[in-house]
Amino acid sequence: MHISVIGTGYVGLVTGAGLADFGMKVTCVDIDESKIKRLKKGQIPFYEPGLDDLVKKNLKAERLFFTTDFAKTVKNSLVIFICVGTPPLPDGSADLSQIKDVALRLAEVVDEYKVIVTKSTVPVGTNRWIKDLINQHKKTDSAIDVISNPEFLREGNAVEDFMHPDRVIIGGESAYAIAIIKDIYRPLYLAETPFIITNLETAELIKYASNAFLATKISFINEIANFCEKVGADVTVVAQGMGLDPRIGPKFLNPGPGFGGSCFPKDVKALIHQGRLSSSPFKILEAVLEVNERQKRRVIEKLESYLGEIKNKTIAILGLSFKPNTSDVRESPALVVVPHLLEKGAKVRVYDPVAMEEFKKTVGTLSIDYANSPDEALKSADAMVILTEWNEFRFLDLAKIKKLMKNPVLIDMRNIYEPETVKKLGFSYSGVGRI
Ligand SMILES: NC(=O)C1=CN([C@@H]2O[C@H](COP(=O)(O)OP(=O)(O)OC[C@H]3O[C@@H](n4cnc5c(N)ncnc54)[C@H](O)[C@@H]3O)[C@@H](O)[C@H]2O)C=CC1
Ligand SMILES: O=C(O)[C@H]1O[C@H](OP(=O)(O)OP(=O)(O)OC[C@H]2O[C@@H](n3ccc(=O)[nH]c3=O)[C@H](O)[C@@H]2O)[C@H](O)[C@@H](O)[C@@H]1O
Repeated sequence: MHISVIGTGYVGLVTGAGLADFGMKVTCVDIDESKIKRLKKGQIPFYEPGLDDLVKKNLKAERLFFTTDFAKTVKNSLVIFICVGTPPLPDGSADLSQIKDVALRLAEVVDEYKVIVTKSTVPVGTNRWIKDLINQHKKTDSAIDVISNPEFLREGNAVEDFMHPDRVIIGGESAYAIAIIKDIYRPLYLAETPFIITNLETAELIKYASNAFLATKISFINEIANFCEKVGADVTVVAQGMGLDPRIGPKFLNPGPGFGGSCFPKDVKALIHQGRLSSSPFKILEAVLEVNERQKRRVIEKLESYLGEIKNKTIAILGLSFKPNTSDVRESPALVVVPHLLEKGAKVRVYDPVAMEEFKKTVGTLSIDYANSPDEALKSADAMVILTEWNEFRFLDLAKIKKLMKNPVLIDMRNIYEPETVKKLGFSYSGVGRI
């Protein structure tokens, strides 16, 4: 069976390479010519552990192909996975222009039965709209079916998540199309991965409800952490104690500088927007976003509590990506913290093992020093702030760093150090939710 994957972002590339690895012939299409040129040589445009090898292996096996030729690829495929972006618009709603563009291009070229599968995260009702749009504009009377098959991979762990998902969600109306998609995922089915077969709207909402719930868990623990600081409790032990209750679970209870990334903020906003339109407001989710914005600014409060005025102080920021093992800086807390420090007149030095280029591209001409190592960032600094829990930050030689820094202040927004150990070395230390 030949498959097309439209869009070569995280989801498109992992889906394309993953399905090729299941034994399918997969062609990935993008409108970005330079990206496709590089992908043909096996060059991945972002950092994602394991993806490089998976793409190269399947390119070599001639199961995975890259092209900009949309029409030819779609004509040769029975199944088309839509994996384009659905970024937020200023009002919080999802921008469906990439989806609409793909649907209209599909309408131009479908000339026999096709199964159109939406992997992009799209508001409830979008798959039905896609089907209507294609049917209204198609040039032949060939039938199409539309399937909602949301993706749950995490950046930094994307290949593993695709190959071993917790569940596969298939929403649709045609038993025939559902059977085709189930067959594509046969290796997962055989590995006893739970499959949920449901209608389009339910499948679409499972995705939003999952991301919104996880974001809620994070804002909840961030508020508990802030309270811990007031009353002298240790949030890491509170979270451990809560997490042992299987109804709560231990995961996603790590406080930090606020959640970021291309999905939680945008998906929570989009669900809030859709709730408002449907007169079914999501009060909890509005608070989740508000708490998250406040959390990003906690860094500044902590710095001011140690340094007084930040003006002319040198602040070393370790970690720019929104989480470790990715070069993605979309909605990263660093994008709020760094400009805020600059506004307050601080000198900012930053270091990240892989996200410096992306950060530079995103912030443009801000006056920031980009260091080549943690030591270079920390030399003569008045404070260090850990924003991302990269493994290399867990094993810093703090005794040496204390001598390098002008002022040994450590603001550990990921709680990767033990407060007592760090304080014994002579640092002023502040984690999140433990003093
Ligand atoms: N990034 C992630 O970890 C996850 C993302 N998602 C969802 O998956 C979708 C895609 O996300 P990303 O992969 O991060 O997207 P992205 O924005 O990084 O990449 C989208 C790609 O689609 C291409 N594209 C746009 N219009 C096109 C067209 N008409 N024809 C062909 N290619 C076109 C763009 O050039 C770009 O390469 C979004 O809806 C997102 O919410 C879901 C789960 C995880
Ligand atoms: O829809 C999506 O795109 C994806 O969104 C998230 O994946 P991702 O954004 O890659 O990263 P996460 O590991 O979920 O982390 C998101 C943010 O929450 C923060 N976080 C996470 C967990 C935690 O305990 N505390 C915390 O602050 C992270 O630092 C990061 O900024 C979901 O985990 C995926 O299941 C989903 O497919």
